[in-house]
Amino acid sequence: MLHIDNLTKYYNKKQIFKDLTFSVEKGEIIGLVGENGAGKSTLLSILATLQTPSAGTLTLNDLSYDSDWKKIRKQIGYVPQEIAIWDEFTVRENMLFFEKLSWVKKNEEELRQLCLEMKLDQWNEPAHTLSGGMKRKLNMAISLIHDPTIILLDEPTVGIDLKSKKEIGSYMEKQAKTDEKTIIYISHDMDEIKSLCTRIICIGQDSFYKNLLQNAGKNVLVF
Ligand SMILES: Nc1ncnc2c1ncn2[C@@H]1O[C@H](COP(=O)(O)OP(=O)(O)OP(=O)(O)O)[C@@H](O)[C@H]1O
Repeated sequence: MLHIDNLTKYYNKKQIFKDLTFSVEKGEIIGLVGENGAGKSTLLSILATLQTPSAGTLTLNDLSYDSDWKKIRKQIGYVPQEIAIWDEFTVRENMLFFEKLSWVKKNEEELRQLCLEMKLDQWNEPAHTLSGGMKRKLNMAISLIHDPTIILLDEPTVGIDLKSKKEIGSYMEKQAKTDEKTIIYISHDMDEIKSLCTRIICIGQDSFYKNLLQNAGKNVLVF
């Protein structure tokens, strides 16, 4: 489904990563781990078509990132670390606003169900009154309005309580298992990574994460 071949990224002359080669199949949950500054967010934003690599090729469902990026973008749901919602709008108004920008149309009930599946039920509450965890859920729900086939999440569960973490985790599992979505997500929470991921990609020089996860019997690709 997603093929990454010899992907290399430099910022100016600084090499961030080199020759990443791996493939990801439908329905997989891939964890992206590594020390701070290893290049995880950079990789995710390249996969989201928001940055270009310095070398290497990428294809999604046989579409090339070089020539078909507009079509590829329609298949991608990207949730950056920063929460991007309208604070003064209610959850409902946020969902209706972003639905207007979406190429897949959904009615109000479908949008509400999307939030409820994530256990976000404050439909008529202004976003600024939501907890950090609920804001993250809203951020995620917005990025899924257009029914992406691949979901890229940059630390979706950072700084939120265990209950919300579990709810987001269950939602991700459902998306992968039932709806055959592919999920690639960054986390520093190794318990969560161990329990959710089918495979793990570890980037950076530090072997701490690699050893920890391999000792736990996980399938780890190291770059
Ligand atoms: N736009 C940019 N221009 C120059 N250097 C950048 C840019 N964005 C990121 N970097 C550098 O690239 C390296 C990788 O950054 P990145 O944010 O991808 O790492 P990360 O693994 O996601 O880190 P963290 O775990 O801290 O979020 C860092 O050294 C960072 O300073």
